[in-house]
Amino acid sequence: MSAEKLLIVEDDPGLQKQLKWCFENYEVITAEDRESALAQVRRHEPMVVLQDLGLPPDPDGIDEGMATLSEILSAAPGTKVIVVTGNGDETSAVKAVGLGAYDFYQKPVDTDVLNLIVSRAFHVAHLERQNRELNRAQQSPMDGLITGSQRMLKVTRLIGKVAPTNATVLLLGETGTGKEVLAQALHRLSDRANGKFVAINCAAIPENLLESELFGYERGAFTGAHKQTVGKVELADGGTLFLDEIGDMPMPLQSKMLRFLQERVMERVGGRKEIAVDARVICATHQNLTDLIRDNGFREDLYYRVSEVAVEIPPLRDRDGDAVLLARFFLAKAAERHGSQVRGFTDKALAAIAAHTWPGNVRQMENVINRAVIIADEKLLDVDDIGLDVEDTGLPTLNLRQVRDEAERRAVDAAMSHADGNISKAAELLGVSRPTLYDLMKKHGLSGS
Ligand SMILES: Nc1ncnc2c1ncn2[C@@H]1O[C@H](COP(=O)(O)OP(=O)(O)OP(=O)(O)O)[C@@H](O)[C@H]1O
Repeated sequence: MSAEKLLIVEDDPGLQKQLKWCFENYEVITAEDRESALAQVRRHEPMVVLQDLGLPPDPDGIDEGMATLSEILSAAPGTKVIVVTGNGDETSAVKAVGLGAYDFYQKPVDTDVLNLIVSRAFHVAHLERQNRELNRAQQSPMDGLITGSQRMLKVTRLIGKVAPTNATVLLLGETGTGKEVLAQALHRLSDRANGKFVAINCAAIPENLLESELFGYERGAFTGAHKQTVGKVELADGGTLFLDEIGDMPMPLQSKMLRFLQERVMERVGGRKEIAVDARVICATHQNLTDLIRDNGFREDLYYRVSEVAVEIPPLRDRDGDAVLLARFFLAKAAERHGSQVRGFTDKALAAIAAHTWPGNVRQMENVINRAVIIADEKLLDVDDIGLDVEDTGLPTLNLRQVRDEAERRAVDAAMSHADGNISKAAELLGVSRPTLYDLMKKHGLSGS
């Protein structure tokens, strides 16, 4: 597996070699002066840097070393830089820490101690990164919904808008895209939040049982109906009824549901009394209801009733940056749940996650990462652990322009989400002017709202 990257900035070739041996558990990158150090930081983005303070052209002073430290930290502020100073030179060490160095170490080198400091620095860097990711996730407009993609944020804004109304909402999206998560969010954001959220999956219940599950039954309504039983619709009184996979509802039941939606009354199976129920209805399906209507599998009038507001949920592969964001989120969650030492992904694994098409969407991702965390032997999950083949991802077939274009689109999308749609802020984050950002958004078909 590819290991964590450690950059060693040291101008003495002998010491550089010795340090390289001492850190063979890491992927060691080396540099011998300020310029090469910065080039390596930009290229490899190491989490930890071990840097000599005496660098050419000032190998006996500290000025060049301090300048290198400052520039590394301004290029990559999250980097943990450990400075190595001459024996007894505590003043310089303290000055370096004041400038933002993570820690210092005095020569001569004791490889065991240095290994310990470096390993602790990686640990802290990982924790900080995880923390940043989770903070970002928690800023998500809806609890339990992790996203940074513009398309999903648009969906969440729409959900926020329709939540306080009583409109019947139809959530459309592939399996595992988070339809139920969004339905729950809609309920929580509505005036019915104190009422119940009652979910029923129309595809999971045998046709002959679905009616009594939904509407309940009176005693003696059918063989085995020993006592009066309340159905899901009645249970949702004062709250929200979530009808998942509405496309799988049998035709006769569709008529009964239509009546309920029109008149807000229902009868239990075997009952004659009309019961008024005040439930807000949210439906979801992965099917194309228009096709079903054409094939006489779904009532057109019911379709119009349930789709007062229809919300299309994009599949995971169309949510820029979300695959990696979710993978890190599920890794942290699974590691905590299973008390695992796993703390991140290799670069290759992240590239494979980003490029995979995830046909089972977020649910598939959660399962894959959970399983990988359970079986992993190393601290970083690699492509083999997550069972994704880099060859399958399409990565090698991309040409450089495509890769650059894709990276540019992701950066613009990420900056826009980070800036909450504020163009000036996003332009500043990207280091471009507002007109340039407008051009980039136009080029990549990203909208500013
Ligand atoms: N954006 C998200 N952030 C975090 N977890 C999510 C997100 N979207 C979905 N999940 C999780 O993924 C799993 C599947 O989500 P959910 O059940 O809402 O999908 P669904 O579209 O209703 O699936 P289906 O069509 O199969 O019923 C759940 O465990 C859910 O908590």
